[in-house]
Amino acid sequence: MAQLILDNISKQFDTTDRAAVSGVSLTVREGGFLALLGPSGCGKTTVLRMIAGFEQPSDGAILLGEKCLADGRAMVPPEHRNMAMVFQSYALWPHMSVAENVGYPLKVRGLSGQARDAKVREALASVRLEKFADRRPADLSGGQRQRVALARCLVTDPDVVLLDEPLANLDRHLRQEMEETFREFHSRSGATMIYVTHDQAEAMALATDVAVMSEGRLLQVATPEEIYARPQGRLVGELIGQGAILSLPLIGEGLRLLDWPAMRALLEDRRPSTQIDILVRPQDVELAEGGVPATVTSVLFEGERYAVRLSLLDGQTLRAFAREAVRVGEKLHVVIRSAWRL
Ligand SMILES: Nc1ncnc2c1ncn2[C@@H]1O[C@H](COP(=O)(O)OP(=O)(O)OP(=O)(O)O)[C@@H](O)[C@H]1O
Repeated sequence: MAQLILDNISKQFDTTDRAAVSGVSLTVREGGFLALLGPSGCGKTTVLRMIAGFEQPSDGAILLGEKCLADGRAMVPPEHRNMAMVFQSYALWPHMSVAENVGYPLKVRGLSGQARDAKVREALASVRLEKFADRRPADLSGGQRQRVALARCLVTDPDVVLLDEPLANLDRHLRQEMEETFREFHSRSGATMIYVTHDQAEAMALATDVAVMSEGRLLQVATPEEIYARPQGRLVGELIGQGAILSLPLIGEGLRLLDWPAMRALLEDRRPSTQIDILVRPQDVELAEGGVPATVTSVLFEGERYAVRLSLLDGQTLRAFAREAVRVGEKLHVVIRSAWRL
């Protein structure tokens, strides 16, 4: 195994004006788990398909260690890359049993008999499906089908596992359970994994690194903790966490992490000036005396708390959590304990 390197790759389809992917460079460390995160149409799947070998980059190169998998001139076909891909749709063969589905890639590679059976059993055990070996996919739940798809990719010992929104078809409860399965799968297999999703919570929960894309470009790559604490720019700020973004006057090139005295000074500064974007997360907004005035514009009961939307005097929106119920139209005060300049 080796690190997977995307060196300035771009993809321009003949049928569109704008490139689907523009100059993406990143290195996925060996055994790493990278989430490729971004809104619909930002080019995530195209990047994944270029790594798998289903699309050729128009420009740039893809390397696995020293080996060049593709560049603008040549490419190694998908079947010679030792990679496996798991799709949202599972892509299982309905007429085959679970064990036959899982064993199929081995059959294609000419492995048979006990050696094949042993590998299939091991792969099924790793996703806790030993007892389901003789069932057909139609007789399994969505989560179990996705586990079969995982076992089928594990069986060939791939260097790289590519996952394209594999949990998109599952309900919330099952998604959480499957996240656990993916984490286990990653630590057992030791494979490098690349996981495409538009769900930031899923990306954060699973990956060792998160790469955020927008309109074909890579905006930031960092660990989940780093990207949450220090998002770079408005687009990443909007995607990560449930924060509100305030436009406030620029006062010097100072700190990026702002406390309440700094925020208060910005909120009360009425001088015309260049505006900067400041990310404020709901958990950092306190409904408290001594803050700046705000009006409640919506309240949503979430069980353990109320999610509140507030309007500041200048009309900008904030989000907050409240333990006690508040009313729409109520006037109160807010203190912003911490904020991040994007
Ligand atoms: N084969 C193709 N031919 C032409 N354009 C394409 C092709 N595949 C993708 N595109 C375009 O490239 C852009 C990126 O698409 P891509 O599927 O990579 O985005 P995505 O981020 O994975 O989106 P989603 O989350 O909706 O799957 C889109 O504008 C899409 O319409």
